[in-house]
Amino acid sequence: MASSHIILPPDDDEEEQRRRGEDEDPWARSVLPPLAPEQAMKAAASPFSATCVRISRDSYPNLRALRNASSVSLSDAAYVKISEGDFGYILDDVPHLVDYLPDALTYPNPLQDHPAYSTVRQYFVNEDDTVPQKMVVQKNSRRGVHFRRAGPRQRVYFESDEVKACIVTCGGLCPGLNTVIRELVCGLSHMYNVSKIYGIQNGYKGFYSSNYLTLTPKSVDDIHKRGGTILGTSRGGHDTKKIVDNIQDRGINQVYIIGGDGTQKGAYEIYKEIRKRGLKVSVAGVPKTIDNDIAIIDKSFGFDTAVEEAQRAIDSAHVEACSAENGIGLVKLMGRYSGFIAMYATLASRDVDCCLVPESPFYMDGEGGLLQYIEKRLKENKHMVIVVAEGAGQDLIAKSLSTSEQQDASGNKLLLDIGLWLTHKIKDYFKSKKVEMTIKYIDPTYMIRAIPSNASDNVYCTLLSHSAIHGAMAGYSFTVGMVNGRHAYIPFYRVTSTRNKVNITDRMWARLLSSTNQPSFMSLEDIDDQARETDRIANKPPLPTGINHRAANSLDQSASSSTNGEI
Ligand SMILES: Nc1ncnc2c1ncn2[C@@H]1O[C@H](COP(=O)(O)OP(=O)(O)OP(=O)(O)O)[C@@H](O)[C@H]1O
Ligand SMILES: O=P(O)(O)OC[C@H]1O[C@](O)(CO)[C@@H](O)[C@@H]1O
Ligand SMILES: [Mg+2]
Repeated sequence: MASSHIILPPDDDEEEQRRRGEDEDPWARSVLPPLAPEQAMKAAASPFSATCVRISRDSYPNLRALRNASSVSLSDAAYVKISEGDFGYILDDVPHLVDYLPDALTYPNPLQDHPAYSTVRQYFVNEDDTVPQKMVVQKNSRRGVHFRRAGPRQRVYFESDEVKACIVTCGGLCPGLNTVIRELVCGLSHMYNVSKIYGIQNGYKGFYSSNYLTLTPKSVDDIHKRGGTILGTSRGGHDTKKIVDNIQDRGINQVYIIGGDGTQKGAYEIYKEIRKRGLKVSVAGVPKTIDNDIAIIDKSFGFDTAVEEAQRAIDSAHVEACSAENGIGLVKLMGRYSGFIAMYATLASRDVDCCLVPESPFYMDGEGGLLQYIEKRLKENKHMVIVVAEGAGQDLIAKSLSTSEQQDASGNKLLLDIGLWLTHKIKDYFKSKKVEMTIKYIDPTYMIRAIPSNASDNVYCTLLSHSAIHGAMAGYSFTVGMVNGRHAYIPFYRVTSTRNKVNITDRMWARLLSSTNQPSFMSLEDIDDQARETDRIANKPPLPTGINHRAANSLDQSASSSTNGEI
């Protein structure tokens, strides 16, 4: 299968576009800096070739759809590497060293002589293996978008003693950071005999402002039992030029970057600069976010641990609520733009009567509002538990407090305390009605993200780290992640161009509503609007006017607008 950096619409498509008076699509014409002719010949002969192909009229709508779905910007388009196969198969590939270093040498993978791994039949991944982005298909579905499967390759692009690897952690804390650091160090050392591994201190700024720490399997031996990150982390401080200057000066050739959406954007910038300078360096992103808001991947590491720990806070809130007359327990959980922790913690607990997330707007007063629901629930049950994600209801607080928006060092909006605000609002409401009640507000957010990862997250972190190492050794640059249960190498632009959000028009949110019995706070028109928006992002054809989401769903039982694995 040929792969392509250059995506050109077929001539007749252009003709047709012109006839129809449509603008030419500039994205389709974007090109990478051209290789010299003899380099292009070599690159074309490589299995990771960066050759120019013309794509068929059939697949062009697919590529356009891919672009629309993932909001690829024009500047990103130059780095997009897409190829097509039969029946609408598309490979959204990750960059490789030979894209710009066609003379790069390969070596046999040292794992073939490793006493543990050499016994495994078919240990190496077939170079053509890919992982589908969408699992649920119908008989006549196109095969759709795929990502390159992660795993060890038969040949690698680095000799063991040539590797100089570094690891950095950025953004907020998350359970499992230390496990990933440990497994990167131990994996590089034990699987690939790499001995030069460095830790960058306190996030991106540590590349140019701190000493690099030497990491060995011994020095990281028991760090997975501790929360936080032994390397330190920070927000802000990303200076691409200074970072790459230091990578270049110190001869680093594998960069492992652990962090959330902002961090992966930073990793992409670093990759682009490395490529511009023609350096033989692999960049491997390991996505980290307690909010589980990274696009494409099934789930981020530490998320299970966070949901489990949140149960302890919800249990305490329940005990407090049950032990008072008209008792309310209110728990705030993390989730800046995405309410996954709140949703899963609610679904797991079964004691929660109301869950508020940023994706589902709500209102306080009047018919169908939150206060009316609380009053009703207290009448029925004499107690209630509310879980609120920190990003929920920010518009309501901003309106009532009229504060100016503030940002952290990375440019993220600083949130106002929804838990505290709700506590006051609820108290005031019952006071005005002369109803006795007690509310206890629990904010366990930093306690949740500071703990070590649980057993299942530890295994997940280990596998992610190993996949990252195999990919970097094989010369790829990517974000690693699990897609439909399989590890894959995902292009940076795919994980940074959208954010994973709770889909309030899919079955998971419906399950939550039916378990809490809370109102949806939405009109049927709102629900249709949300569904249309979700379908637009998922690049599904718009519903015909006059057909609402519920009607369409009953026509098409298999319809799923979920971004990550609705069951
Ligand atoms: N668009 C960007 N380009 C380059 N670097 C960025 C970009 N956005 C953020 N960064 C850098 O990435 C690092 C982490 O970003 P941020 O603080 O937003 O955390 P995050 O990785 O998104 O993790 P979290 O899940 O905690 O939000 C910071 O050092 C920041 O400077
Ligand atoms: O207080 P900090 O360290 O900026 O982190 C808070 C943010 O970090 C996150 O946990 C994401 O990592 C968000 O949920 C939260 O808003
Ligand atoms: Mg972020």
